[in-house]
Amino acid sequence: MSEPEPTTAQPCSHPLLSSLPDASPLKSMSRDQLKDVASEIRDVLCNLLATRTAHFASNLGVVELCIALHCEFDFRHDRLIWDTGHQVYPHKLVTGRYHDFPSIRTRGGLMGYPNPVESEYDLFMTGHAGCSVSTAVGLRSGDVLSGNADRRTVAVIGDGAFPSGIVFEAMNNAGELEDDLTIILNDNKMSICPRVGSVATYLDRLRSNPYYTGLKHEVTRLLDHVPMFGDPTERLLAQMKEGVKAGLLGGMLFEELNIRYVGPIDGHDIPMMRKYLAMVREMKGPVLLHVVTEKGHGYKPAAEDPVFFHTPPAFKDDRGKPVSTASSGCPPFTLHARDAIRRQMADDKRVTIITAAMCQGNKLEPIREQFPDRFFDVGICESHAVAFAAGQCKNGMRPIVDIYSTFLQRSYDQIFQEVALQDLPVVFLMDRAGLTGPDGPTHHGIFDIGYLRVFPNMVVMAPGYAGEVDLMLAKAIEHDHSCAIRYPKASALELDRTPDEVVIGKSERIREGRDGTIVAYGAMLDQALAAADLLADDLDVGVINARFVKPIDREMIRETMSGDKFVVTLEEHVKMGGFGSAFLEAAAEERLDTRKIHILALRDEFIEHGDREELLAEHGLAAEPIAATCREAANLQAIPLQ
Ligand SMILES: Cc1ncc(C[n+]2csc(CCOP(=O)(O)OP(=O)(O)O)c2C)c(N)n1
Ligand SMILES: CC(=O)[C@@H](O)[C@H](O)COP(=O)(O)O
Ligand SMILES: [Mg+2]
Repeated sequence: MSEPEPTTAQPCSHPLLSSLPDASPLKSMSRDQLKDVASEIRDVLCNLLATRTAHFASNLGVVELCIALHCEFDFRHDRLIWDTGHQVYPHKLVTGRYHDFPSIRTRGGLMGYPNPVESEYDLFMTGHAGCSVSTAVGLRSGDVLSGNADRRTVAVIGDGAFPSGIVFEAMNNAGELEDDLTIILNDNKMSICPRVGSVATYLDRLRSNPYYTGLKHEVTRLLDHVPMFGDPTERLLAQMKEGVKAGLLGGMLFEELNIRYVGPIDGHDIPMMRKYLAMVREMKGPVLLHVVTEKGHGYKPAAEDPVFFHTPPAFKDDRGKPVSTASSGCPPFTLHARDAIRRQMADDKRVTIITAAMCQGNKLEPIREQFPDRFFDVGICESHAVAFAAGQCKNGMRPIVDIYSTFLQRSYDQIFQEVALQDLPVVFLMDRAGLTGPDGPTHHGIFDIGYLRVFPNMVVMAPGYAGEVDLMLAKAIEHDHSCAIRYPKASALELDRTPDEVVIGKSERIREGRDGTIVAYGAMLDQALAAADLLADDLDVGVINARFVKPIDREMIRETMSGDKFVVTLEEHVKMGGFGSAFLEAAAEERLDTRKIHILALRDEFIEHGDREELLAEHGLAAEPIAATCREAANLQAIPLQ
């Protein structure tokens, strides 16, 4: 495959893609035309990356697979689920969304994941890994029950997502139901980082089997001459034959689960894939087709460094060398957290770090190098990560589960039973807690306060600025119960002050104020201070860095609500179950006048993708709307409360 021309600001013309109203014309295109479609798709992807950060290498890798699938099926009628959904760009480009494609991952534009609102070709809005096989098994079952058995069902799942526990739950069920189903395992040897675990090793073994290396035909031909029936020696030979054959054919794991295994095949050879897809389409019962692809295929820098090019910052192709055009600001919370983890691990041999395949996103690579024995990447297996941490705790270790807020949802029952109920001191570092921007509703981490603060003994906190991150993690490690620390995908505010000592359940006053107080939870401190500045000519507003939602600082609540002062609470979280809600509950229990409390939080809706600042402003969580709420609150206070 030739490399696309260096990217330019204006997309080149794409005669084939731009003429596709939907995927059906692909079926009648020649081999050469389909190859040209593949080149056009890669060109569009490269042009996109010159303008913004987006999922790149995964999409480059599935171009041919996507084209072949749409040639052999009609997914307006048949069913197609792309697991996770981050590799869905080629699919969008051939299913009538080429002209809208430049809007992808911007406010009001196409979503970076499947979205049924956009197209009948998308069935579920997804972004979390692992559920494709389950939903496909369910779709098939529903089609059989509702008299639509002529529909075909296909799930495409990457080798990174494949070891998720739920995939095995789905295969367990599929093997028993025996409904027709095609599972395509897209094996590119990569998750975001190189894939890990023994399933990965198993897939490596399958890749090296004689079939893929071209010997299979010869060996199975020879084996076919061994007789199946006859005397005991012959029977023994026959049994051996089956064993040898299974070993040679590979896929025994799947075959034993009653899922036919086919492959591995080259996922960049469109004619061959069409042949295999046509074959598995007609097979009865569940079938797994093992497809080998290269992540980043067709763009050399991405194929050579698929980790960086998973979601690279916008770059311009300068003779093949990507040049980041990303702007630099204050370091993000993630980096402060990484440095804090490193310090804790250096000081205390009990501290371990556990990631569920997000080493790169959490910037943990240097920790992986420095502490290989205490670094655990368990793969995309969040439930296991949490239960595994609980197990380590029982032996006196102090595990830190470093995880995105939205992915921790996958482990809810393990947080309940294995951690909270046992009262074990697992530390959760919840990155991406808040609005994650262009990833959108599947990735916003806006429910964690609500889902964690309900557990007895759990401490739930959030740093408001950079200087606190280290202190909070140290406190969490020292504490004998489970602690969760949340922070968003954002630069950490740098304050010119020595943070107060971190005391569990105590807030920190940052600014005095006579008229009212803004109580900010976590990174909202930034906006709180900006709003107080905006108000300086009219109102003297104090600012408190709440630090803890559980236990919440009741003394602070009594103090801020004394006299006729108003209180505005801020959080990057939904209102229900969040910080303001906890404040209100405590104030009510303290018999305080709760009419003086104004809660600013995210609305009760799934929030679209867009720029984080833009989304915060829309939800009243930027300096201007916060200041406006304070003015309104002050005016209300002027009217005597009945
Ligand atoms: C439950 C969950 N955990 C983590 C992630 C983050 N994540 C997105 S893509 C990805 C790697 C997926 O690897 P694979 O399925 O092999 O797809 P590839 O990118 O290699 O095509 C990870 C870890 C996620 N989306 N969902
Ligand atoms: C698809 C997916 O879940 C990840 O690739 C995610 O988009 C990464 O998010 P960050 O870019 O915030 O690490
Ligand atoms: Mg992969």
